[in-house]
Amino acid sequence: MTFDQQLQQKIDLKTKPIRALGTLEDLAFQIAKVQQTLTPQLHHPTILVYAADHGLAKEGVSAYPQEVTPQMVYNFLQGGAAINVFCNQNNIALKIVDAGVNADFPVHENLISSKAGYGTANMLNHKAMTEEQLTYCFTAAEKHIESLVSSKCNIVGFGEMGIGNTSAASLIMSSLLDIPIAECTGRGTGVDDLNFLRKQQILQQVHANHPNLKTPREILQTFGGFEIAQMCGAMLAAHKNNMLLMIDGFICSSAFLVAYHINPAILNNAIFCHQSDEQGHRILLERIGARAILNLSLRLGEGTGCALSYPIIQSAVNFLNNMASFESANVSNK
Ligand SMILES: Cc1cc2ncn([C@H]3O[C@H](COP(=O)(O)O)[C@@H](O)[C@H]3O)c2cc1C
Ligand SMILES: O=C(O)c1cccnc1
Repeated sequence: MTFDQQLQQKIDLKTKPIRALGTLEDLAFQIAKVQQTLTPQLHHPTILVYAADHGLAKEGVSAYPQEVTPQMVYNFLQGGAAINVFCNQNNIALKIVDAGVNADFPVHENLISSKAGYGTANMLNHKAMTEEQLTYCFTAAEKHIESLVSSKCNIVGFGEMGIGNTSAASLIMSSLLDIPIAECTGRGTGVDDLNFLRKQQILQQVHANHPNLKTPREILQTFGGFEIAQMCGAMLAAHKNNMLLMIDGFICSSAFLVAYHINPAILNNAIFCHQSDEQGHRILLERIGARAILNLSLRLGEGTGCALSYPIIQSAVNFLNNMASFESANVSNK
């Protein structure tokens, strides 16, 4: 029997009708296959929240001002954000990464300083970042993952904070998947009808001002925020270390999309935690053949979808390891 057959048999012989644990069975199969063991384990779950500012925010593409990015970083460090609450609830370690916020922060045990700049350039007229900044993002992100590996973490979630970053995510998605901007653009933090129209027009303009982008790297350099670039680099590094990746909402998925175009095998390690209400996320997931665990109409980011779905991921591992089989429990199979 192949490993996959043994694993499927182990799942099928648990005391339940075939497929009765639905998505949990898929998760158990995926996790055991990544770890190449019939008894997978989750160690030191950690969420990295990448924060950065966006030059395009000056164009009024968000319902909130750019200052909210550093203010939310302080909130994360003080333990007051949604992601803090859900991580505490589920015993998930949380680290905040300053990937390029337009402010300086004091040293803090939960803050990783990884600044690629004080916000990206305004991509209406410039590439968001230089090649050097993109390279820095990838190199720095590898170090974040190395540090998690040395603390024996084998499952990492990604979250983000950056006013204006739904715009960056929409542009990346539209370019990589060749889908019109309008289908990839949502209301983000909740822009009203008039500003939603303006947001779409600005994004069309940005798109038109950067023709002939060829590689995923070039697309990331042109539209990406520093937080999106560092998430992308960290995802690639986490995959290289055979970790499980928890992917959050729309923005996190746009970083994943770039990583996937660089190395499609990363899909094997990725768990899509929730389907965001942000327009475009459903289509993005569909296009890569992914199904999210939760659909709670969230549109927050920060990694909240990862923190909320972690107990379900744990349940998948626990049923595989701890549930009785028909034989061990003396239950008739058929
Ligand atoms: C208080 C607050 C907390 C947040 N936490 C995450 N986001 C989310 O909203 C932002 C993206 O939406 P847009 O592209 O419309 O700016 C990101 O920072 C994202 O993480 C927040 C936004 C706000 C206002
Ligand atoms: O899905 C997301 O990641 C998202 C949606 C809206 C605002 N911030 C994040």
